Amino acid sequence: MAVYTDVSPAELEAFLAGYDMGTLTSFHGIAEGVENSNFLVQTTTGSYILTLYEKRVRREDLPFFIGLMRHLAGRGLSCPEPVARRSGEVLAELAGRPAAMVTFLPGVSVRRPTAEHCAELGRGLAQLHLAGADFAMRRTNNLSVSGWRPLFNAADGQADTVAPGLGETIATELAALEQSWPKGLPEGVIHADLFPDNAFFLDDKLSGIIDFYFACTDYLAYDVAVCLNAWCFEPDGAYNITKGRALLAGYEAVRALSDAEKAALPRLARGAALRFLLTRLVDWLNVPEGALVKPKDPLEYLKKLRFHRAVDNAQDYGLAA
Ligand SMILES: Nc1ncnc2c1ncn2[C@@H]1O[C@H](COP(=O)(O)OP(=O)(O)OP(=O)(O)O)[C@@H](O)[C@H]1O
Ligand SMILES: N[C@@H](CCO)C(=O)O
Repeated sequence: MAVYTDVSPAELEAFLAGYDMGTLTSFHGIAEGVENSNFLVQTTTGSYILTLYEKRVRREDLPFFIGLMRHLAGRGLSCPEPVARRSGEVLAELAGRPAAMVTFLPGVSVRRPTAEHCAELGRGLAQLHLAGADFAMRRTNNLSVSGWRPLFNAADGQADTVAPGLGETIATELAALEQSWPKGLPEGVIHADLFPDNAFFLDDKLSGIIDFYFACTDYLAYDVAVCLNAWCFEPDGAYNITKGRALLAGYEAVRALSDAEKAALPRLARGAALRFLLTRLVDWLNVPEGALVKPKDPLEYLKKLRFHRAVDNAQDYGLAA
């Protein structure tokens, strides 16, 4: 349940008086999501999402996230658009938290994506990359290769309590990727967490992309690798090459991958699998007492990592030769 901070109707009405968005008709907390507190707010002018930024989002990163959503929406990408207050500011404070209002996007996320959804997603991801090309701000990806060892250290030798031998597997993989992480690939704005719960569809067409709070500047092909991991595996752990082919063809219909990006894809996919394995492992080992949020399974990403270790050619993901 992602409402960590309560907001009273009176507080919200006073907050909304700073905007040109009519008067409050209803609001309620949104259960999905784990990072921030989100509310669906309805006013006489329409529907909006109010986000209160909780502690995992660093305050100094907020101008990047807000600026990026505004930039991408301005380039025609369907993503939440921050709404400015009468003062011109987008960030404000509510209930002791930094807060912003963004536009509501219609659509639903899909739990079991089909190849058609994967093709749509691939196109949308490439459009995001092109729309972000002239965004002036930068944000280092603190969850890329140099951030993985600190995460592993934070698991503090407890990996084997989750699965026997897991600590050794991660140590070996981490050392290998630190040695061989690709260099010099095309970079730009990446979403970095474009999982099925962050993409909306209407009539099986991609209608919106949300949750830009891991977005950063990194290799564009790394974002493709994150999506192959998140969209193209079946619940039993098998890679679905039909979905992979659809996602990659969708992406390349909008932005062609360079030879260097294609060659790097297996290694980027290993890195992406390790990144989610590590963050999930740390969360798994640190579930707060009484928490209502169910941690995500780290071992799902161990299986994916094993799959990628056996791949040495991007064609094995379904990339057109
Ligand atoms: N602009 C939007 N339009 C419509 N619904 C939205 C919008 N933004 C967020 N939501 C709803 O709120 C939920 C949580 O949003 P979001 O994923 O951004 O939260 P989070 O706490 O940052 O989550 P996560 O755990 O995925 O990092 C979404 O699943 C969606 O239902
Ligand atoms: N998408 C992440 C959760 C944080 O956004 C995961 O599945 O591990």
